[in-house]
Amino acid sequence: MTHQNRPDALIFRAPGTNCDRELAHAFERAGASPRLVHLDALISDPDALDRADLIGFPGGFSYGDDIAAGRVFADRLRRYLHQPLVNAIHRGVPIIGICNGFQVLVKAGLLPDPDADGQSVTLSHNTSGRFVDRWVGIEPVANTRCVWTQDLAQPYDLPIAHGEGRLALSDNTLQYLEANGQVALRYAEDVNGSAGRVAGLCDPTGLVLGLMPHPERCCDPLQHPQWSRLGEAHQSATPPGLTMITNAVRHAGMANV
Ligand SMILES: NC(=O)CC[C@H](N)C(=O)O
Repeated sequence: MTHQNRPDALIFRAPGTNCDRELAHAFERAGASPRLVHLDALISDPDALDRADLIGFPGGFSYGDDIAAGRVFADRLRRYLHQPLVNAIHRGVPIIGICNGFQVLVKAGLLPDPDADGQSVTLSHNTSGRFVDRWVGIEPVANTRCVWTQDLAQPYDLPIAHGEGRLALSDNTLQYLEANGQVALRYAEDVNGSAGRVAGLCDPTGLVLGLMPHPERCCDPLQHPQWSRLGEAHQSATPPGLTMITNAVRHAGMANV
């Protein structure tokens, strides 16, 4: 914990990360104290992870999306930081991977199950073959264990911006994840060819969330492109991105009392 009892939110940076400051702003707004740390610095001092109350993997084009989006970052995590990250989850630390961060978490084998061996799902090129950048409808999933998406019972909108967001996995794995409450959110329509229209997955503890939409870009009512038409109710409601991040910050705060 940092001063003033604001949970410490550690945000990973790497070459090509570009949503780290927006995520820091969102954590700040939700009551945490963010710090941006370069992957290389954490590789030389993995103990820095032990001081984190929350961990974020932001969006971007890490290592230029070379080989595949998130692949180089994920391989470095798997090789140098796997155990400290698994220890953090066992300590009850909420972790979020947004867009490129989601690609990193699945390719590092931290989602859908950090305690399983290797990678069981992937995120690949959108079926359209094109980068998609727009706001989309999201359907809440009633039985999810996800700590981050609790209290989001009504459909809501979030922005997406990705070229490699198609979740690919076997039918058996999808059925298992659905039954086990690990599907955290679903697109209202097919936007990228993802199996089961899945937009986000969590681990069996519900602490680790990976999602292609960007909650950190939906923490103020004015960020919604239709804000002026949606009226007073929209402007006085807590935006869904802020709800997600606040849920995790509260969880981290309670775990530290
Ligand atoms: N916004 C992002 O994080 C983009 C992720 C990745 N570079 C992609 O295009 O799929």
